[in-house]
Amino acid sequence: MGFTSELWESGAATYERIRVHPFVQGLTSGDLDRAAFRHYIAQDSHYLREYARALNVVAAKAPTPEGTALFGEHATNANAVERALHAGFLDELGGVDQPASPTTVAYTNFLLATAHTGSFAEGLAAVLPCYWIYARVGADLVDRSSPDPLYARWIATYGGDGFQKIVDDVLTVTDRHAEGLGPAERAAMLHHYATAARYEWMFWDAAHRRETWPIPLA
Ligand SMILES: Cc1ncc(CO)c(N)n1
Ligand SMILES: Cc1ncsc1CCO
Repeated sequence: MGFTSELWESGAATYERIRVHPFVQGLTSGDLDRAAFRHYIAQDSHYLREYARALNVVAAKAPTPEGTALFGEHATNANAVERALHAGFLDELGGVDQPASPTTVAYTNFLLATAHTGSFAEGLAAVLPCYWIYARVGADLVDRSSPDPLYARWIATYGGDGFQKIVDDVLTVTDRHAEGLGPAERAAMLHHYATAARYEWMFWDAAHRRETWPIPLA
């Protein structure tokens, strides 16, 4: 691997914090409070809707038709996952209609702003932790799975070969694209990657705390 190993390194300490987070550990032990998981799924529904938009912006800026097609397909997938997976989980958990939390708003705004104002490379670095960290979390948990069938289903979604293949395609595109980039653009990518990785930790943590706005809307 090329530049993607440097990207992973820029988020490696954060990944270690994600791996041991009580929310993630609770998925595989089965001890995670269902109310925290419901909060997470409801927030992830907001997240994936905006993530799909960010992916379409990355698709629009891709320098090759293959890149445009790849990220366009992934945007469509993210919307499909939002509908299918989440409708399924929320049916079982009891539907929840909660507004996007401060952390969800911050993370999705970061993705959209970086995709819109930055280069293709910058947008790519910002959306990458979402793919890569989830595939790693899935792979880390898949052998132990979970005694809770709902959590086992979540783990299987991200720990399977299907999701890993998607991530591998994106890593290949990233390594190829980075070959032609100078140090300033690479530094920006490392920074965006590390920022999004920290938001990934914050997203788990916000669900664990069941974060809401400190001031309700009037
Ligand atoms: C917050 C978040 N990050 C990554 C993924 C992976 O798709 C997801 N569903 N939600
Ligand atoms: C990263 C990601 N997460 C859910 S869907 C998707 C895009 C690729 O299917």
